[in-house]
Amino acid sequence: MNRPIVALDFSTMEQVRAFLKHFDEPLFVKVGMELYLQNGPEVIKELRSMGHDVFLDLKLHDIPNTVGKAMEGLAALDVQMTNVHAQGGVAMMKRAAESFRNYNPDGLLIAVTQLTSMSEEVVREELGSRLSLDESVVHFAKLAQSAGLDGVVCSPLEAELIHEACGKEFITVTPGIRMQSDTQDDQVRIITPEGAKSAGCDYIVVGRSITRDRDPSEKYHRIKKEFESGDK
Ligand SMILES: O=C(O)c1cc(=O)[nH]c(=O)n1[C@@H]1O[C@H](COP(=O)(O)O)[C@@H](O)[C@H]1O
Repeated sequence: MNRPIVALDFSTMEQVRAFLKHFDEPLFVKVGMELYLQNGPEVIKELRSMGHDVFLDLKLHDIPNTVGKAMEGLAALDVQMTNVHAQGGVAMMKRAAESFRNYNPDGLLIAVTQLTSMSEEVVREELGSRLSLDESVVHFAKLAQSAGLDGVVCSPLEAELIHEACGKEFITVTPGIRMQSDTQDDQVRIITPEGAKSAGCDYIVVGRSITRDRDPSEKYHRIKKEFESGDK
């Protein structure tokens, strides 16, 4: 059973260190733009030296050559997982995969499909998609698979559809996790940890539900237990 991935959405390493003091076991943590862009690669080195596994979430999205070169630098950082935007297209994802695997053959490279903060209405009307949200998520998952990626980031609500379309080995990494008592914040497509497990999600990503709790370790273990108890 994969541990929940804890999103370290903080702006300083002091905040990260203070948060991690609540835990006495190595975690699988996610470093996103907020922390990485303000503190740089030292963040990854420090977290790795503390024994934590790292998902580096920078959602690269640019022309293939630029993403390929940028990925060479990221892959050398010894992270367990990183990502690109599937909307960058197959050529971009292939270049990213080539660079990533050269430096980090054991790591997981995944692609964001449609952000979990997006609704059907936004995807159709603002982004001008002729596909429904579900169809577009599956479409991007298939593109990512054809480019040789290991899986996708999606909402737990789409995990089953993706596994049907791409097979069980193709991993689903799912943010948008909330316990019944949590606030929804800016997430639109959400589900509980138990629901995520029942939907076949391989990894759940949890941020504010843990980081804003008065007892982050207790909340983390409650979420982990609930995820493990889902009926799949
Ligand atoms: O790539 C991601 O991790 C990601 C993709 C997505 O579609 N939705 C999404 O929420 N995320 C990230 O997952 C985390 C969710 O945080 P919380 O909403 O606080 O649990 C944030 O760090 C987001 O950047």
